[in-house]
Amino acid sequence: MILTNSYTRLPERFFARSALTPVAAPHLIALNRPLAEELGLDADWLAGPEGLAMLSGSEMPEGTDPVALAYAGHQFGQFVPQLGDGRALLLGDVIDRHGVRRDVQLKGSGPTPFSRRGDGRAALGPVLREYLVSEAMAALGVPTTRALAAVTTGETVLRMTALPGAVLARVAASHLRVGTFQFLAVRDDLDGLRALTDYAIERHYPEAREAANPTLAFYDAVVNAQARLIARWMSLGFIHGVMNTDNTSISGETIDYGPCAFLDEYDPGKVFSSIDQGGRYAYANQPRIGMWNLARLAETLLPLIDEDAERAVAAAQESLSRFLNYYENAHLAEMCAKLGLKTAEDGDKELIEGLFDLMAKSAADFTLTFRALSENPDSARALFSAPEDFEAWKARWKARLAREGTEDEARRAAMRAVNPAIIPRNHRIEEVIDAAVQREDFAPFEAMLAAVTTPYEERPDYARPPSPQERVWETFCGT
Ligand SMILES: Nc1ncnc2c1ncn2[C@@H]1O[C@H](COP(=O)(O)OP(=O)(O)OP(=O)(O)O)[C@@H](O)[C@H]1O
Ligand SMILES: [Mg+2]
Repeated sequence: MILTNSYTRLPERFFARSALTPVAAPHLIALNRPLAEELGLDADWLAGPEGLAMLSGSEMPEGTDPVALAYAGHQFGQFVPQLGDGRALLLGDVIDRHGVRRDVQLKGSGPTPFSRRGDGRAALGPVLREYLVSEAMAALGVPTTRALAAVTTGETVLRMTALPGAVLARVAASHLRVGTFQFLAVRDDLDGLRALTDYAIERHYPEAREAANPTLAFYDAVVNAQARLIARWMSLGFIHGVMNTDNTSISGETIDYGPCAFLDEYDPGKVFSSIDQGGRYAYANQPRIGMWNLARLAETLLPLIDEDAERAVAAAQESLSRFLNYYENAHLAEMCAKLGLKTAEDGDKELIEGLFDLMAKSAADFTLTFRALSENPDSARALFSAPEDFEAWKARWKARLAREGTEDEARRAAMRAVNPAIIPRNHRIEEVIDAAVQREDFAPFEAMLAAVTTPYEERPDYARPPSPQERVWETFCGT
């Protein structure tokens, strides 16, 4: 099996070739056969010895030309001019069954020229977390990188303690990040930026080529894609946790499931990540941070937007100012659908905010609230600390529903199709990781994967929020 690598057509300063680091005893713990099929890859080959050698980063099939990509990035607001794939290796790309080019990358496959002080490795826990959450997101219809396979290495990686090592094979629409553009901009590499922009347009937004100003049209398309992505996260209670510009993808996919988590009880200020001390990436801050990241992308594109600096800034600002519009429209549409409304009308925003206010006051479980409203609104009452306030809100909602006049059963079915019963709850992820790390027991991982990839089906065991003893307060990058 040979993967092509379209990045190697770009100037050499975008990437670095890197020696492979064979691992001691690779063992396949998960293979996503439906995804392999979608990509036109031979799943049986992937599961065999040559496949395993490739998936563990030990040995590549003849003709493969893997590279580590260069990028920079703002991490928690601080600019770092050189990051890059320090523990990832882009094996190459394939054209999938829909004619779309997709990247296949290993994460945790050993040091590269961009490793700085890191060991280039990943621990099993974060690999399982990324596998579960990215596949759950895909099943929930959220643009996301995918998990193709996970392999244990038979080696330990040293974090706080010695942990089993693993490698994730990840698939993405591309691995271009806002930070990829920043890497070139900070080096005043205008030719590089032009080549990169052309590549990104070609790959993700070909319609921008026809625009009067293709760079501006490209920028606007990224703004739109990110706004819609973040609206989707917000509608599910997803907290990315590390929305640095190097974790902001140009294609509009969710990338880097480091310290991510889903809300249990609704709290707009919620932060899980142990490294997010200031709450920069708290749940409710995500749209604002998305816009901030896109402003950083605009800065890199200015010289390509217009030779005249002032005109370039004005055009980019106008485009960026549309973010809020894109976001609010997408968010309103998502929330209306969650409440069983087919169209949005004046007053819906207040109706939605009214519900969130009550949820915040009661620390109501995000996922259960919407699922209960989809099934039997009376059962939602128990989630609220002031049932009479909920009843008052419900009366407003019912009056609004009556105006639309959809038949009740049809509306409930539509709501059940957008309000998941199952999200990958943090306490369950921790259980899965514990079983795998402590006992080499992967059965809980497999069971949870099956549950989170059929998120609209009732499964009380996975739907249940954590008890006070089970609650997980913090997630760790745990690189
Ligand atoms: N163990 C490690 N060894 C070397 N470099 C690392 C390691 N962990 C993280 N890095 C590097 O630190 C930077 C920031 O890491 P971050 O956690 O955002 O990315 P990541 O999780 O490794 O990968 P991705 O964004 O591709 O999902 C990246 O340049 C990354 O390659
Ligand atoms: Mg990252």
